[in-house]
Amino acid sequence: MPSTLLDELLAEARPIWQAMIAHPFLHELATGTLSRERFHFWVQQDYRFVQDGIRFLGLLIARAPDEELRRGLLDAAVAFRNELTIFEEYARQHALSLAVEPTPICLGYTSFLLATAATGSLVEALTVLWCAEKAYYDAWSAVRAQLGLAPAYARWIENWTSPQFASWVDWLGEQLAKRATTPDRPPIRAAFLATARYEYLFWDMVYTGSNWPI
Ligand SMILES: Cc1ncc(CN)c(N)n1
Repeated sequence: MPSTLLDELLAEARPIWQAMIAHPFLHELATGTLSRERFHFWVQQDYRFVQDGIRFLGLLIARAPDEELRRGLLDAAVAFRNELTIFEEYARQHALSLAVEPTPICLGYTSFLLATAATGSLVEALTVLWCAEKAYYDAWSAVRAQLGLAPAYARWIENWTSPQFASWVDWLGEQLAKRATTPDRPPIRAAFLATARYEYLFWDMVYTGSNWPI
């Protein structure tokens, strides 16, 4: 599979990617105008997302056929664990409960992750992971370009824009590109587009407060 796979995936999803990075949630966060209520909703829901993300990684580690991939995925699990710690420390400081139910969109996204890890091909699952992490790298890099390491959000900005995180995302993309075959391409494209849409929807959900109507 030529290394253009990743570029092609990003090119096909460009409108979604641009809408995601320009989303009012991220724009207001980067300009210091985001309400605390919206930010706290993101903290609560992303915490739920990352909890299930660890289960997703556990399934993927079990399926990885070689040591190189297993170790790289294990690094991701440690990074996700660290994300939980950042949320927990913030929640403690702000007396914010993290014991919330996932919204329909959060539940839809995490169910999609777990279903892909359990029943999709390995490269589909790697696609979903690469898309989600690349989306966070790009979204938080755009925030950092405007805001720097502003104290209110420094730990998150640092976490998802660090050179280590950037090289891990690149490594994951290389793993995907080298393992994907030509027949894998259609399901990979579908997995990438669905994940990019969920990434957009997640920001939109925390901005609009979208939740179960009953
Ligand atoms: C929705 C979402 N996507 C990605 C990440 C980065 N692990 C996250 N914390 N949340």
